[in-house]
Amino acid sequence: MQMIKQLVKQSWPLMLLATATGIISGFSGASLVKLISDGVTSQHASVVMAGQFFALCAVFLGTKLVSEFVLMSLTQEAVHKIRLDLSRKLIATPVKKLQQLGQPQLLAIMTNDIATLVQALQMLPPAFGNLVVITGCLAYMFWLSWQLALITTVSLAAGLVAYQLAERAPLRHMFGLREQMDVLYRNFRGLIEGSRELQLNMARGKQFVEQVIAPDSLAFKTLYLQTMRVYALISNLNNILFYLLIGLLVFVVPIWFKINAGLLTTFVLVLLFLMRPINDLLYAVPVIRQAGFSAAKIDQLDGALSAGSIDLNASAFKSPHKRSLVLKGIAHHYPAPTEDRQFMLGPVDLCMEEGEIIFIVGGNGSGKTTLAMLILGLYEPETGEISLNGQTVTEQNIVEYRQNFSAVFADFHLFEQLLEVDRDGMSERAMHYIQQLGMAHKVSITDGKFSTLNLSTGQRKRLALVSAYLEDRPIYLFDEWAADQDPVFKKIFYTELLPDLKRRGKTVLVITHDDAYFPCADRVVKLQDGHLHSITGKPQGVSNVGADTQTDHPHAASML
Ligand SMILES: Nc1ncnc2c1ncn2[C@@H]1O[C@H](COP(=O)(O)OP(=O)(O)OP(=O)(O)O)[C@@H](O)[C@H]1O
Repeated sequence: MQMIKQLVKQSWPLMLLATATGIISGFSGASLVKLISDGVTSQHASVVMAGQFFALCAVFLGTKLVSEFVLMSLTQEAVHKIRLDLSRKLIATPVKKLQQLGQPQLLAIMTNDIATLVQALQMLPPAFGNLVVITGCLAYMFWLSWQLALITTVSLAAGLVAYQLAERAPLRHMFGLREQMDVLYRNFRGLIEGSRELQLNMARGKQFVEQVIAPDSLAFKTLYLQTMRVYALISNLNNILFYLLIGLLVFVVPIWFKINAGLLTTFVLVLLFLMRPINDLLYAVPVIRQAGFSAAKIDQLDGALSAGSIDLNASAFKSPHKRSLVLKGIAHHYPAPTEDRQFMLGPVDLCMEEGEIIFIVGGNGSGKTTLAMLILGLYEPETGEISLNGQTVTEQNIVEYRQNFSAVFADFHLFEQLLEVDRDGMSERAMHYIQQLGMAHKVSITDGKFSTLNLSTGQRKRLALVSAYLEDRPIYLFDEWAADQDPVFKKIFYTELLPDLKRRGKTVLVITHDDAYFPCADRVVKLQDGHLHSITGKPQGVSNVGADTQTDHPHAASML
């Protein structure tokens, strides 16, 4: 895996330390076996031997621990780096691309695959230690008797080749297992997100569990058993191979050669000692294989995501003149091969100025949100261009361009943490806005976080508005913000918040269906089937707007 290779390259002194201590521990393990067999076979075990034995135990323990600790921190560092790297890349990847990759797949990789990789990486240090012990023991065996050691090595090698051949079939299933995991994640997402609907209609819930989840889960189980049964079988056959090898050495080989009984005992002792490290290694193989597929998925995602830096050129798009945001002939379509007619937005021409409030209106599916995504720079137009303060938006400056906006989407996400809480009394300002939006009895700011997010949708949307306000960006976009608000806050939003933003020179785009408040806009832009059909200027009589709603809110006159 690319990132792990890179880490090994960067941390080679530590790798060297881990390898050296691993090798020492392996040889001290093998020497322990030698000492034990010497002690067992010699008539007079000496005090020196006892001293050597305890000293070797200490060296074995110490070096094994150092080797495993170092490898453990290296592998965990690798995982930590992968997590951060993927997270950084995720926020730098175009939203469209993320939508194509799909939320369940992204979640499966960020959680399941990384966890599988962690599990395998945790096995690597002991696996490496075992490998060294096995090598040390084999070297000791060659030192004792090259003939017996050769028989042992050839038998072990034959076992290894047989293992690899037998492993081919389950290895093929392993790939299917990983793919099936994506299907399960998609189902679980439906189950969790649709839990209310499923509970209301138990027939549908039963159908979802029995006819969607059950067959997919069963397919996973069948494939898993097919795969792991073969692994269990070949691991146990390899175990038996060990006993067969011992039987060969004890009962068959002495028929051909004359072997010293002490030598044979030592060999058998070493072989019995080797059983555990070899078994552990075999047990680690399927986990490491699974991790191979997970690593491939992580690599695949890593390749699909954009390399991105979070450092921005703060001066980009700054201009001493009045702000202007211009859309010139921008168009966008969604590839939807299954639909009768593809939706096409545009070409759209629109010019927005500093201190201007523009309402974007239109029926469901007319393209309002799509247009908003284009304006925000979250979708890239297929044709036409966008310019801000006379500077054209390009692939190179689109990240800086986005930093001019603050948005509350219709399906907004409310972050618990506030940004830069300690800057310029941010916390106090946040509390001020919370109070003004009638939320002070419910929420406070603790340790730079909202004290609770367990609120109604409308209340959480008010907090999302507080976050947007604190960002203090030049251009604001609200997608159906007022839709979940009661009449009092609806009125405050249109008649006080928006004018306040306007006064502060912000450009404000509001996607809305509230025709009673259309007069609050400087311009109303109407979208119909992806086309801008009518643009109206500010109607007269703005001051009477929202007269249908009585405001008794105590702060209504002193908003923000
Ligand atoms: N991710 C997508 N993939 C394919 N088609 C999409 C996608 N998102 C939206 N569409 C299509 O684009 C059209 C415009 O959608 P959009 O969300 O922009 O409409 P809208 O005016 O915001 O609607 P609403 O008022 O219901 O929110 C719709 O016909 C929809 O089918």
